[in-house]
Amino acid sequence: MVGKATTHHHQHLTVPTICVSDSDLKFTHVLYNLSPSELYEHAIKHEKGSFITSSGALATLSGAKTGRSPRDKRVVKDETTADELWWGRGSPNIEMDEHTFLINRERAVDYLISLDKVFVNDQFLNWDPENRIKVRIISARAYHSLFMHNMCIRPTHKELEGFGEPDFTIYNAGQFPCNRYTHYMTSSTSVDLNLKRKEMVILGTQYAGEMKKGLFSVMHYLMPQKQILSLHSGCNMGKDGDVALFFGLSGTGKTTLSTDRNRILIGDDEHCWSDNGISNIEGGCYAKCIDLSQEKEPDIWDAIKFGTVLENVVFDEHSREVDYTEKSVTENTRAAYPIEYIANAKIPCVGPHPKNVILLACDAFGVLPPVSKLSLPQTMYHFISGYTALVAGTEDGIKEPQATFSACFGAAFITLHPTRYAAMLADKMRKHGATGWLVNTGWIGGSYGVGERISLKYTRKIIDAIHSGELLNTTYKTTGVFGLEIPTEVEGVPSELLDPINTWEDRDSYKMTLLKLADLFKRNFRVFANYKIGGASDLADEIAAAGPNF
Ligand SMILES: Nc1ncnc2c1ncn2[C@@H]1O[C@H](COP(=O)(O)OP(=O)(O)O)[C@@H](O)[C@H]1O
Ligand SMILES: C=C(OP(=O)(O)O)C(=O)O
Ligand SMILES: [Ca+2]
Ligand SMILES: [Mn+2]
Repeated sequence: MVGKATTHHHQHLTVPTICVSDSDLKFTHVLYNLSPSELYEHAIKHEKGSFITSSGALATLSGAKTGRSPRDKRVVKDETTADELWWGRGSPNIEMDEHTFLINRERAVDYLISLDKVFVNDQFLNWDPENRIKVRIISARAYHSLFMHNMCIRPTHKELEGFGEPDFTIYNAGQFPCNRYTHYMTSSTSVDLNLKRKEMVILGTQYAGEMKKGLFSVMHYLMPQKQILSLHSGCNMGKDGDVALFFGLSGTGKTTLSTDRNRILIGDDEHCWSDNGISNIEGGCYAKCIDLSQEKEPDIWDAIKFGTVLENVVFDEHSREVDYTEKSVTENTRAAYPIEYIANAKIPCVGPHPKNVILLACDAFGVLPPVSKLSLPQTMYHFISGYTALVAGTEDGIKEPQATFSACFGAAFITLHPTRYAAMLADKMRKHGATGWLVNTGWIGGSYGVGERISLKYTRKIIDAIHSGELLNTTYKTTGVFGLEIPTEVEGVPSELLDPINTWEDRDSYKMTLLKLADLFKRNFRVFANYKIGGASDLADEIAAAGPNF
């Protein structure tokens, strides 16, 4: 039922009929693929806390939730997913049954239908035309519609005419709580995925990142079925076509380091590596903007303009100038913008096979070297370990950096067992001769609270040296315990910083802290020990041996 083209002079698109529910309730008024200007008007008229800032970007508030709620995520366990997905200890996939999914879906649909208007976005995921996914987002807020307008791939009019039925649909009723007495619920928030029905339901959280990451989980399920490796990574390309991947958990530097004045941006967060090469899954970037400055991150600064969504920022009530140092709402302030807002973005966002695979660890212990060159087994070991410190705000309840192990540097979003992605990564790195690197974008000179976070300018110099090939022709020394190959010099970086033992006041406490971290790695890796990564079992043994020795 529903949806005729509204008769307004400016609406050219024919609104598709959208059947959402067996109930005989109907969407009264569908606002279909509105433009940023139209969405601004709806937000400012009807959504508290929505303002136009001095840059022209739209400031919005996401309410009580200003980060993802991983404990409230549920995935329907049924005959389609029971054997295929990663369940149990360490897995982000907390099960629910189909019936409970339908209860929450009905609640979301009834809420949406009770409104006098809903926003509908029909868009794409994955710039690789052979493996594109059609998504439909039904939401109650202009903020959510503009966010996904920016973050998913925007169809042309022609593509929209032939859009047809979506491959996946999100019902975002985030302002409305789930019923916490419903089976499987742990709070008034529930973010539910049903891979068989190809639907997602959001209740009790208005944080827009839930939609982006929910679709990412879907891609982590769909792409491996086509032998395509989905990756939680940033990606850019040099003038000679050398592609680099930047893996990292939230807040470790994917967006910051992949946005580079001297390189072409392919994407900042979610990619696919297929036999055709690399492709960005998304149509936009989602940058942390805490302490953002024009001097430190000029390209991200310039991307904050009309059409960009700013989440939970604080601004002057008269000048509407944003104060990016303000974290009174949250430390996880965000800017979501179309990728073409970055001057040297590559459109379409596709590129050749990666040459460098950079693993970003934000080490709160301050004992990992700023840069290490990894063997293939070491790359796999660290990729499966996914060690980093969750930085404040990215997830509910994180107030200060917390050492964490997040498989594939994005465990919260992966759907299959981590070793499935690791096996594919090993194959592709071997096949295309890619080099693995471990870069610590966290603390040096002591742990969090004693040392300080390594300066972004040094990290950028290290990344430049990886891109230029300088680090392939330099001398290395091997560190104790983790056995990491560290370069003795990197242009533009004080050499003493390259080996953490030099930057700690007290060598004994460095050694003790290093052993403490090594022990955490060892314990964490136990759950993966008996998995044979891919066919070659010798690799599996080498990976197990690539961890710390102590
Ligand atoms: N040495 C460093 N390397 C990378 N980022 C750093 C560094 N020091 C501070 N930062 C800050 O850390 C944050 C990284 O955020 P972002 O790149 O958006 O992470 P991600 O995209 O991985 O979620 C940015 O605010 C950046 O300015
Ligand atoms: C929004 C997210 O992306 P990022 O990796 O940029 O934090 C997230 O991971 O929650
Ligand atoms: Ca990011
Ligand atoms: Mn991310």
